[in-house]
Amino acid sequence: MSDSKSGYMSDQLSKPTSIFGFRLWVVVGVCVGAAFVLLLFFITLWLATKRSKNKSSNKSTIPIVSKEIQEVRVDHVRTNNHHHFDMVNKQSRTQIEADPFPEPDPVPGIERQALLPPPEDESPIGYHRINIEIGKDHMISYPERFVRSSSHENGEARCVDQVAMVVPEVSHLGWGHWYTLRELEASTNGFAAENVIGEGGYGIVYHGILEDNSQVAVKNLLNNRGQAEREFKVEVEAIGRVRHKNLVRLLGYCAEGAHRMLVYEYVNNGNLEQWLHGDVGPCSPLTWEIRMNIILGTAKGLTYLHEGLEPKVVHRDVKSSNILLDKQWNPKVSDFGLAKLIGSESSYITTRVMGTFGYVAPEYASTGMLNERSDIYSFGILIMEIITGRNPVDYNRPAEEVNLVEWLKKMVANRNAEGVLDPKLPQKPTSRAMKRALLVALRCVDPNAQKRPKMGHVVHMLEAEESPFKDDRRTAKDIRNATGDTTDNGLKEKQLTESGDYSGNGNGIHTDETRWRNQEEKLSFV
Ligand SMILES: Nc1ncnc2c1ncn2[C@@H]1O[C@H](COP(=O)(O)OP(=O)(O)OP(=O)(O)O)[C@@H](O)[C@H]1O
Repeated sequence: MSDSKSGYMSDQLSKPTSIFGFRLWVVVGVCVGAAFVLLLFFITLWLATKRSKNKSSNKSTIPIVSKEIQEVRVDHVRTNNHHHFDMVNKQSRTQIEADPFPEPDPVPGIERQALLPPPEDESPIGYHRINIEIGKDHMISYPERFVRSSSHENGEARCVDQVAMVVPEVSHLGWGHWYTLRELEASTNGFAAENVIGEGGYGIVYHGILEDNSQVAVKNLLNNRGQAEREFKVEVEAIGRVRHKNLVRLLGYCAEGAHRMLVYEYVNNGNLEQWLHGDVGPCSPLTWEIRMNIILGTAKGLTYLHEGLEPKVVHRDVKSSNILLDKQWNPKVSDFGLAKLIGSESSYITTRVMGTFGYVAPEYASTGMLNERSDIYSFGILIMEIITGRNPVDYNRPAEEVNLVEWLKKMVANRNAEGVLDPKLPQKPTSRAMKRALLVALRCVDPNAQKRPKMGHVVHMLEAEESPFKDDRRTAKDIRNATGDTTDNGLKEKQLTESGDYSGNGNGIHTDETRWRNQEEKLSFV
């Protein structure tokens, strides 16, 4: 019976059909195969749409930063209540390694959520501790608080960790505010294009208004093959604790995931480069007095970096676009991204010369030898730029005028010092004032780095009124006031010598007096 049934089936399947005379089993086989392929196709299509939907819902308004910047370590700490949370929180400020519940180091770059196994005890509040190495000897740490919400589905308890809020904390460095990404995003309208105030080699700068209505400048560091991370570390270390009225103050920072941002006080009147070389019409608003005030303020800021801190800070990129101005034309030196911390009396040899074309000291460019005297050279170029309104290197000028230093030296040698003045100056200065400024500039760009005056001495020379020597025997307090130092810096302040020379070495004000007097006399013949 079954034999006859199967014989009947195979007869039927072997019958030719009307489709090209194919047998029925061939047609059925092809149909089943086609249905299977179609099914596979639809499944792939569905998966692809689901993925792209996920991607677009995750899209943030923050500019993409490469994941090359990674957290160094994330510890998972469990705590039972707010009180405990605060306690551990305080503890971590002073004693980072005292982690009561240490976890093995995770693989860097793994998503934070994935680093957190479901806890055995169901405490409602916990935090992730994130440690980031800053420089050689420092580590900053901050806790990120999260709330666990439990959902019960099909009788099974599932634990979902949600980062509910990020609690800013004073860092291990003991200064500054740890801003959350959300906070900075809100302050800059989601990092809107309209909020962009500048763009440098290391990132975009946004104007932001914080919740308390204070204005800030937020520099979102791009990750340029590790350069952004280096800049972040250097900048945080170098100026984190520095307070000076002529230095742009770093208020805090944000380091969340791969994002690195620096938050500065906002300086509201653009940068010096814009005012010197921008379109200001035939008459510049920068009078001679304003220009001298900018030079003096900048010199005071640099003096503080070179001579008031230990280790000293060499800026490495002194130039007009790094001098920010407020509405009263007070200068503030910014952009310490290239700064180098150097122990006193020492130099640093670098294989990568950094800085800006036209401002870099010859010995630094040719040998990589870096100390504060390279900043002094750049400062001399800056004075020349301010007096003349010319760029340090300008290929739009005749060949003999392309290089500002060479041209200016030639003009002075040809007794045409007045010819170097910016034609946009509303009023010419007195001959004596002009010569003094020129002399300081020329001394700062001395090809022999050892002959350049120290920054504190430059301040002294610029401040001297009728006689540059009438007030040489100033006290340490006077110098401190003169440089506008409002103290409260974290780096150790140096002891000042009685003469007011920060350096305390033989190259002080008194030994230089005669040289300065002679030079000024020489210049008076020009
Ligand atoms: N604190 C601030 N307040 C107001 N404007 C700022 C502030 N910091 C920077 N800016 C503006 O953003 C611009 C870019 O600054 P940034 O320091 O990133 O680059 P830069 O110095 O111009 O270039 P680079 O870093 O490549 O040498 C500045 O020239 C300035 O106009």
